[in-house]
Amino acid sequence: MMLLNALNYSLQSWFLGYWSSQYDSQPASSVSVSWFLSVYAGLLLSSMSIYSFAFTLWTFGSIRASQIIHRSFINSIMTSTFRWLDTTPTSRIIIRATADIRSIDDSLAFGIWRLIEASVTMFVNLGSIMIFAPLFLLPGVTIAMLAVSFGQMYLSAQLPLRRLMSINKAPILGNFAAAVAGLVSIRAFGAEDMFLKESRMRIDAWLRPGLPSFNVNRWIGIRVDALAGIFTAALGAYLVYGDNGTSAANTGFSMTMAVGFTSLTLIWIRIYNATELEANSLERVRHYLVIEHEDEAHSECVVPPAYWPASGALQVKGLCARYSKDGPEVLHDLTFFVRSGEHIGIVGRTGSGKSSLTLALLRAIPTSGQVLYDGISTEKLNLDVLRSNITISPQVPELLSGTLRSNLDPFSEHDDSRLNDALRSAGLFALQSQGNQLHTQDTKLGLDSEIRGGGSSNLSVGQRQIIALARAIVRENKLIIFDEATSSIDHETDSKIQDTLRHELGDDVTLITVAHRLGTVMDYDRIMVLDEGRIIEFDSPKRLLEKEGGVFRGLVDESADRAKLYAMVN
Ligand SMILES: Nc1ncnc2c1ncn2[C@@H]1O[C@H](COP(=O)(O)OP(=O)(O)OP(=O)(O)O)[C@@H](O)[C@H]1O
Repeated sequence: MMLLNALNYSLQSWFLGYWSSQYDSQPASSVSVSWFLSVYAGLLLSSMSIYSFAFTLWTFGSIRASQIIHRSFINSIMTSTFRWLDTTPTSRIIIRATADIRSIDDSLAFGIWRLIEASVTMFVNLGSIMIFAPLFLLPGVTIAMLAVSFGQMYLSAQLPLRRLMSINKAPILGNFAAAVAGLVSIRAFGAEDMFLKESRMRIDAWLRPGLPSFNVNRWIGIRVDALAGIFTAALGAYLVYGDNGTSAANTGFSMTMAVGFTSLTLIWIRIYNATELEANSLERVRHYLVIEHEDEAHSECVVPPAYWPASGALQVKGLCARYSKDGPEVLHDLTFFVRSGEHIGIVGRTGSGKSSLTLALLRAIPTSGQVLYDGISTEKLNLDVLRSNITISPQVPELLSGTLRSNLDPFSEHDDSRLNDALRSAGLFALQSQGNQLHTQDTKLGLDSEIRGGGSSNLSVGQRQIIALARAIVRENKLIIFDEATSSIDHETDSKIQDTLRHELGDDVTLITVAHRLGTVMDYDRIMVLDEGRIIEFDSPKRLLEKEGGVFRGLVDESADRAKLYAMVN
């Protein structure tokens, strides 16, 4: 359609010349103005229709393409491994999802349109010149080749400059985001100047390639304009003074085409350059499509029966885990069995693999060995199914910005009374009625309370843990993994949470608690002691305390609450 349109445009110019030449050969009164005007209007109308139709088609096509690219990009990020998310700066993902996606949506799609349009028009213009001045094929091609070689030099300088500008943008945002997140610490330590200086340095690095980029533009502008001037002047001289019998109308037509051709040369190089730069965005987004993904994140694999899981029994055989496929093993050959409804405490020194074990059960890190949850091997289970049937509450639970209701029940599956029951069971109302408002700015937390900044802006860690606990109760999963928060949670809240865990969970709900305070798990059914990724003890607290030289007994003996801990067991 663009070719048709360019031909039509060329025909219009020629037709005007043809019309005017009629007055040379016949009296003005015998030239039918209305006929010429109608034909010319017809040409204009068809040109407008073709262009509009083509542009509409292009616009809808590019929107569709953008949607597909955006969807693939978001899917890819959402199904990437935890490891990839850990090691990729968030600011980089944000730049991809905003600036790069915007380029693809807008500038790239439009750039490709303009590039095709300019290329086709130049091709038709040159072809039109050749009809009346075939001799000019050679100089035309020579000039085009010269312009292309200038263009290549220009691009090899301009592309890295623009790329530098684009690469240097993410660090500015990264520094800014870090500064905003750490504002309190920056002020407390009087480090404003340091951050300001760093920020200015990063802004300078971003802007520095700007001037050379502008100069490189001038460089190509002068050269291509000079070439265009030489070509048009030579063609004009040839048509006017050369002995070639071309009529005035056709000379005018050729000159119009020549001016069109040469003025497009520089524009073409600029569009090409801009489009290639925008295409970098596509390239960058494409890189994020081929990142590490979680195994069978999308596949249907094994679909368990509807009643599954009917119990919280967990059988683990030879479980090994590592954080990346080629990284060192952090869990070695763990084998154990947990009966449905048992409460298991996991203890061990820092770095012993407690959190890694919880991640391995959710298949959040690469594992080998077998984990049977209510008799079904989780290895081949669809990840969504597996994870929606296990509740994990990390040390600092993640909440979503929105209402408390949307956090407890993101898919609106339960009514308010159920949600309020869960909050009551989790101990929130009891705490509040004791006048313990913790750090909330609202008077009391309820289902409609606003959670800001993922909870970090207006909730204490204790409150977030209670909400996470209520969420676990709402989900009614048979396996709950609870990573106990350490010093950030007060004793009163902690004992409330432990109380709930003891009494509110059903008899068939298995609870695995990663304990940092031994007191938390002293009345649990069994304690697993981990050391360097291996189980070294796994028994009831009573028996572990009786074991001479036992590691758990050693931990209890080292503790300041020793007497209290012994009393709890006895
Ligand atoms: N994101 C990670 N990438 C690579 N290795 C990790 C990562 N997180 C933990 N590890 C390694 O895994 C091993 C076990 O760590 P893990 O976090 O499971 O210990 P932990 O017992 O939970 O410690 P803590 O009590 O401090 O939370 C450690 O050797 C640690 O270096």
